[in-house]
Amino acid sequence: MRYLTAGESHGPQLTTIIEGLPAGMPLVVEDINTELARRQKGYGRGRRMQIEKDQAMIKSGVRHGKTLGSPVALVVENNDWKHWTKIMGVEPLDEGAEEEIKRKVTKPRPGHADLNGGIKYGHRDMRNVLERSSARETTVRVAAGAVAKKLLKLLGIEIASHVIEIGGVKANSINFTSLKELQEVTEASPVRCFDQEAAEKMMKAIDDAKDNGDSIGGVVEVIVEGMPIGVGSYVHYDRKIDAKIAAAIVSINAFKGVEFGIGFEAGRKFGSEVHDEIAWEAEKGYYRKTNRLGGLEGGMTNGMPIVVRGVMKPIPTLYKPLESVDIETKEVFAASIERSDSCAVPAASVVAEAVVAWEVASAIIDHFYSDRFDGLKASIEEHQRYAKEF
Ligand SMILES: Cc1cc2nc3c(=O)[nH]c(=O)nc-3n(C[C@H](O)[C@H](O)[C@H](O)COP(=O)(O)O)c2cc1C
Ligand SMILES: C=C(O[C@@H]1CC(C(=O)O)=C[C@@H](OP(=O)(O)O)[C@H]1O)C(=O)O
Repeated sequence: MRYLTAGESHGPQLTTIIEGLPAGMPLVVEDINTELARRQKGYGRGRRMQIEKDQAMIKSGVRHGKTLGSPVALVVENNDWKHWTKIMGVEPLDEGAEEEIKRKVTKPRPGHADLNGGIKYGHRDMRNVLERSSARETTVRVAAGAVAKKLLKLLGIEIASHVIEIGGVKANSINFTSLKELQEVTEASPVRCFDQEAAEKMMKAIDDAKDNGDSIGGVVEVIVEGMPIGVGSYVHYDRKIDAKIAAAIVSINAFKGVEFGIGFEAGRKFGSEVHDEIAWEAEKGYYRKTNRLGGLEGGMTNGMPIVVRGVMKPIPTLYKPLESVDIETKEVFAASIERSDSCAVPAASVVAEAVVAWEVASAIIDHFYSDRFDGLKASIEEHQRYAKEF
């Protein structure tokens, strides 16, 4: 499967085209809108989220509630567009109008894409960079992820995400008994954290950062349960599923690192404390007694839950000014801004869930017969039977 996205943050709409879905898979627009609404929630976001009410439109590839096997095009319109039609219009500007539109961006923000993107494409109005580097684009990545999530759900594979750290405040009691419980508790938490005590402290940390004109980041965790064994590859680097998931996490705006299972802790322990012992039972088939490696060995799934974490740096746009250089005057200035999020870690955990769902669903489509949805389901069930007896 593959997908592309298009759209500027303050342009008319965001678009994604998804290709490679099996035909005959049930899909309705509510499957996507539920996920879009989850991404919009979350403590610490700026005023833009009050303007937008993200709703997808399915423009192709679905008929009477089922996929056709042809590309699925999804569109999400930007409500904010109506305030930006002059600044973001596609028609050439009338003479003198450039002066009139006084929103030219010549002051690059440290930590954002402005300066590097400006130099790369020759954009001396760095609005041309920020419009596309904005995490507004994650709206349609979540839309594509929602389609992947629907596919996984229909195949008995569940995925959930939660926030485990914000601004140095760590969640302690993350002993959930099932993914369902984790989902229910985190959906009700404004910071998408399972540990209610930590959640209060996280909100306070966000408030404090905001009051100081600053921003904070954090760590999110995604868990996938029910994966068949052997999805991915040990044969070639570009089919390794851990590598694909890692790339997907780090492709999210402001994500700077990724770890699986016990993660970087593995480098501080003995092999006997890291590797998961193998066991077999007639009912379960093969399983691991522990899951310190997060469900992945040799670039493939091992049937245990996939556990992946990503770290998000603090938001770059700050009310508290950091020094930068105006590209027109070359003078040093202290950046000032109109609006920004002070923390987007809760929203980003929904994005992380979406991109992981996409990678896992893609790997399944690559691995099994996938022209028809019923054929895909049967092929996975047959594989599960085979792996149990192996
Ligand atoms: C959900 C979400 C919301 C974000 N909101 C903002 C924001 O309001 N202001 C900002 O400067 N950066 C925001 N970012 C981060 C920037 O998009 C990101 O730092 C920028 O694209 C530069 O890319 P890099 O940090 O990956 O190097 C957000 C990121 C995510 C995932
Ligand atoms: C629009 C979204 O996030 C935006 C991501 C973003 C950035 O620089 O990444 C900057 C802000 O945009 P604006 O300047 O329009 O307020 C955020 O609101 C969204 O998540 O849907």
